[in-house]
Amino acid sequence: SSCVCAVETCISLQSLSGQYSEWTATRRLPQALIIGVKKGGTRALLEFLRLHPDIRALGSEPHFFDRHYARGLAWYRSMMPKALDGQIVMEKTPRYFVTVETPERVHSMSQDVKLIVVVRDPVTRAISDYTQIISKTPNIPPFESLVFKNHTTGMLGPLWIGLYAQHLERWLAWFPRTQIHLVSGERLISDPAGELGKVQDFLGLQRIVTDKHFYFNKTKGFPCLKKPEGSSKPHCLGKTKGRTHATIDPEVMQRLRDFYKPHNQRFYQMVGQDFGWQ
Ligand SMILES: Nc1ncnc2c1ncn2[C@@H]1O[C@H](COP(=O)(O)OS(=O)(=O)O)[C@@H](OP(=O)(O)O)[C@H]1O
Repeated sequence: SSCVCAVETCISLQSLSGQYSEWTATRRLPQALIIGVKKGGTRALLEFLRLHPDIRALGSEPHFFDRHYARGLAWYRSMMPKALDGQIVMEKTPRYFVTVETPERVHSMSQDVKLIVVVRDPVTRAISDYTQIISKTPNIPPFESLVFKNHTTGMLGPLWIGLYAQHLERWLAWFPRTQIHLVSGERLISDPAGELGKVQDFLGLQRIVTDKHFYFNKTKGFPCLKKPEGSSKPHCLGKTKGRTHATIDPEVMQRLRDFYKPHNQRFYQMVGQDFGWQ
């Protein structure tokens, strides 16, 4: 930037500094994790955070703590993108939030890791989950017959994932509340820059991702990026994000709302924040 050299030397100095970054960057274990929730808006959050120069994020979901734990930390580290000193390495695997073994395992990797959970109205979340399942397995039974059976795990448990208080309690047995940041899935859509501002504060980063980075795409019905990482063209998330939801009988909706009400209240009390889900 403050070059006092001939143009050609400047250019070669710049490419050298790029090379130097490549040499000095190393693979490190993550210092921050997006642990949930499934269908909360976790991909959007990670894609938005990626705009920050001090964040290096893994693109795929490694499922280390829930599925591949036996492969060990060296394997997990080898999955991570290279990062420079001072950059925060992160990944997202929404399944972590609901897997019983995960909090202890994450804690044994690092006591200081910062945890982020994107929460969304559990009723909408369940419908979103069902919409995803039906897009892959078109012949599954109707929503109501799936959700009101007493299933507790797996694909037939779209209700169980939304019991946020119950899941969070397990994390709070291992991590202080201050180390867990909650993002409102609703506000991530209505005010992405506002939610991103708070996440950057939580991660101890400068607020570099701001409202300048977003525009609302009317066709998509969601905020999109003006200039994603490494590109100058606007970019929205893919077709699997922001699907048209299945229409649910209003009576079923009411039953769902009644079912979640006490759980939501307990969650608001636990976190000291009211997310306003009706
Ligand atoms: N900007 C933007 N663009 C598109 N979609 C957005 C965005 N912000 C949040 N969302 C919401 O993200 C929902 C998908 O959540 P996840 O990425 O956590 O899903 S997954 O668990 O990884 O499958 C997805 O759920 P559905 O609307 O049900 O498809 C979206 O509502």
